[in-house]
Amino acid sequence: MFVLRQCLTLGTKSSVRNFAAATNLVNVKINEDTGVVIMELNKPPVNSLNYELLEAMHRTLVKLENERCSGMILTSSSPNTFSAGLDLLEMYKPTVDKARKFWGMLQNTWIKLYSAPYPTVAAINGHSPAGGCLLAMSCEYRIMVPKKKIGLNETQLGIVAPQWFQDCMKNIIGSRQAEKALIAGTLFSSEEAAKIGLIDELATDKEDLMKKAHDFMDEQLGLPPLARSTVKIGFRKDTLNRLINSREVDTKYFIDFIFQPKVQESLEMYLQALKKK
Ligand SMILES: CCCC/C=C/CC(=O)SCCNC(=O)CCNC(=O)[C@H](O)C(C)(C)COP(=O)(O)OP(=O)(O)OC[C@H]1O[C@@H](n2cnc3c(N)ncnc32)[C@H](O)[C@@H]1OP(=O)(O)O
Repeated sequence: MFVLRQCLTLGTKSSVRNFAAATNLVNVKINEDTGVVIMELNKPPVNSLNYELLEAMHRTLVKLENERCSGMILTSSSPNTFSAGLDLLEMYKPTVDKARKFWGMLQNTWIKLYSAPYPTVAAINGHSPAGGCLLAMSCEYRIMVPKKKIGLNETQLGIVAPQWFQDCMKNIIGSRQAEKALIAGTLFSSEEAAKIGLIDELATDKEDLMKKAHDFMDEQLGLPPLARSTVKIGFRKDTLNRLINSREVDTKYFIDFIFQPKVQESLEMYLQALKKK
């Protein structure tokens, strides 16, 4: 039974409620017995990652780390989509300041999630393209419901997945598979993703998804936490440091890239196509 934990925060029971109400963009529930948190993205209809959602996630991740949460399951409240990736409206005709702020918050959120010392599982309850796939890949373990799509499809939109997105994929499915998938901008079905190891397990439905996520978490909680997190960070540090040491360059690349007229045209066409669906 999940309840809001009084000692997290997250602070007292009422401050947990305030925290949730202040943003409403992520629901945070904690199991008082195990300290495992379920973080549910809650920005209907498709959890597109705008500045506000990223900021809410980042704030939550900082608190979870400070309060020594024992594990985190990342999922979404949407019936069909885990996350539609970056909010295209953040990249379409922004001001430079807005684009810079947005990208900085994406970097912050990814760094916190990728380096979380506690075990992390993505319970992928729906489609997970582009930035949605990045979130899933940043967790340690991925379980997905059937017949949905996941992948880094940026190329198909006329944009390029940043190096750190690419690194995450390479770390999971290997260089050759990642190169092919990234060049083509492949969106894999859940079943294909399981075959190539982009996801670790297929679930039959949402209930089975959460059961499997808890099973993985239970296994992890049986391991000595310091040894566990030291090995995790050892594996991830090169990928993390590559971004941490070049954040400004990465931001400049993003801004220079999206302000190109051709890129703005592609984004406009893509947004129109999504609206016409
Ligand atoms: C150097 C540059 C690096 C840039 C890196 C970028 C990484 C990214 O993450 S780019 C974003 C890529 N995302 C996508 O390609 C996904 C686009 N969305 C979809 O394919 C579908 O929406 C879906 C499969 C996720 C869900 O399909 P469903 O049929 O359930 O919903 P829709 O009717 O398509 O959408 C509902 C609603 O939401 C709007 N929307 C969808 N995705 C986005 C998005 N990423 N950003 C902003 N808005 C989005 C869509 O237009 C609909 O809006 P309306 O209800 O107003 O029509």
